[in-house]
Amino acid sequence: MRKIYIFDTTLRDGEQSPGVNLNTQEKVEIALQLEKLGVDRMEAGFPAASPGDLAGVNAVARAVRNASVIGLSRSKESDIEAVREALQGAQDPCIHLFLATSPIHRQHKLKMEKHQVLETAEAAIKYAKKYFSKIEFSLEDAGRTELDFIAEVTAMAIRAGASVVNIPDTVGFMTPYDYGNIFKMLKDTVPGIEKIQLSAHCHDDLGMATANALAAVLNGADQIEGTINGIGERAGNTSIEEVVMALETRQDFYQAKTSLVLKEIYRTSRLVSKLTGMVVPGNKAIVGANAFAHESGIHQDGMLKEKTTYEIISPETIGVKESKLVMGKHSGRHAFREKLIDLGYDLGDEQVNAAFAKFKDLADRKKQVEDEDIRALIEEKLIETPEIFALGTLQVAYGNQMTPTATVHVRFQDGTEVAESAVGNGSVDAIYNAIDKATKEDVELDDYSIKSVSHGKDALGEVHVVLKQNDVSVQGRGISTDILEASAKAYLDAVNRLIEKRKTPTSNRSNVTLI
Ligand SMILES: CC(=O)SCCNC(=O)CCNC(=O)[C@H](O)C(C)(C)COP(=O)(O)OP(=O)(O)OC[C@H]1O[C@@H](n2cnc3c(N)ncnc32)[C@H](O)[C@@H]1OP(=O)(O)O
Ligand SMILES: CC(C)C(=O)C(=O)O
Repeated sequence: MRKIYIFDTTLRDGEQSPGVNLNTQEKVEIALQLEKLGVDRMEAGFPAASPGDLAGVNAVARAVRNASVIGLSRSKESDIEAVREALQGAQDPCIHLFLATSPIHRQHKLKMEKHQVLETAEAAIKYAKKYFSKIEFSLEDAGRTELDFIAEVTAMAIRAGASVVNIPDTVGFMTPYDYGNIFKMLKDTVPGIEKIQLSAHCHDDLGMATANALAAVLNGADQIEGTINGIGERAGNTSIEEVVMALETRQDFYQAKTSLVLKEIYRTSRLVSKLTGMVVPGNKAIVGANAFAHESGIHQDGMLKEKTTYEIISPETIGVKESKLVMGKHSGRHAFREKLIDLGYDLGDEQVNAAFAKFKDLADRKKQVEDEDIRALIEEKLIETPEIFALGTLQVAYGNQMTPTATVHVRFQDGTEVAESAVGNGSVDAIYNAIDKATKEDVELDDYSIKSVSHGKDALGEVHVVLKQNDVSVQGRGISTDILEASAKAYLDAVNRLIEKRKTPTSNRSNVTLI
């Protein structure tokens, strides 16, 4: 199995993400985690960029013992001197020199002819050779460079003393086919190519950074450069976790392996996200919040029967505790029953079916149904209050310059329905006055409270009321994603309990005390 070296540039190219700025302490914290992750090489910054970056690279160089620490430099003596200063104290220092080679960059940016590019790069490598035994040379924008010029510059870099030659697809222009061919061509044609390592550095402008890096591996690349979570300039870089897990999962195909400590992947991703402020999208491969979450009933059923039906990587491999079955509108009975068992409910088939119907109803209204929602649904279901009055439709007219008015349709046990309207000193008061008219019960609202059962703006609201009639006091509870509906349901629930209690005055029915 061929070893692929991992060159992490989270602290350099990753830090080039717009809006990201890591201070020295943050760089060291990430560097130490990258060391635990087992990256072979880490680029800590661009020392010539600023005194702060030089200090950051130096702090990383002094802190890290088990990975080569690298500083980036233009092909310029003053930049090389900055890297020399920054890498003092490093266990295994390496300088990363670069110069653009593509016609676009030569003509418009560098204003250099081909021969000047060759001479400038050669002079820089030779200058750096005085201080560094390890030199990586990058042909910036190699992806848009003439193939024969890539070969010519690579041959020059080998002769001048580079130990790694990097072929960056700086603007993410390549397809896997084109990019793989560059590596194949270099391997087949450049004299002395076996003396150096070839490296791939891809950008994700067309969403192909991972695919291109893997094509490079298939065609002889020894090293992959990338960042954690794929952060970096513009659309970002190759995401290290994606390449590493692709190699690991499809060893049969790639016949190559890295020496990363896979169970540190998730922790590293979280740390980088926290310190850079770059949020990891939920659907991001490997480290996104949904990478091991299953929402649809058919998938959840498969997962419960055998995890490999829908998971090609087990979450524990990358340090995620476990897969998640997310309860939502696509979930099925198998997952729902499993969730109930997890939550400690041991229900018969009929109760499960009744609760499942309520759950589906809620799931239609709510993006994600949380454990607290399910608990609330089940407990509401278990408390058997006869529905003497049930809520039909509810309409409320509210404005801050008008008197709130509510129209409530109340259904009776025999299926008939009555509609009543009333005003009140608030929306809830108007609803309660309308319900009083419909039920003809003379009750007094003794207490009202509302709380959020779960999180987010579509959270379930749970309303508790206490109603009094003469010296009898009952509680009622209502749950809904709408607090006015929850209020109406709680009130009717209490009225139902009151009537039930009146019928059996000596009973100590659980419906009064269970809430
Ligand atoms: C593909 C990449 O990601 S490369 C890394 C990109 N990262 C960064 O640029 C971050 C750090 N950069 C910086 O802080 C600044 O750009 C500095 C300090 C390096 C240079 O700043 P300045 O001296 O003000 O120059 P400025 O950035 O405006 O222009 C770049 C100059 O470097 C030249 N240059 C660009 N690449 C190279 C190179 N590899 N070797 C030599 N010169 C180069 C440009 O042609 C330009 O030269 P000019 O002034 O003669 O036209
Ligand atoms: C410096 C080089 C490797 C680079 O970041 C790029 O070309 O994208």
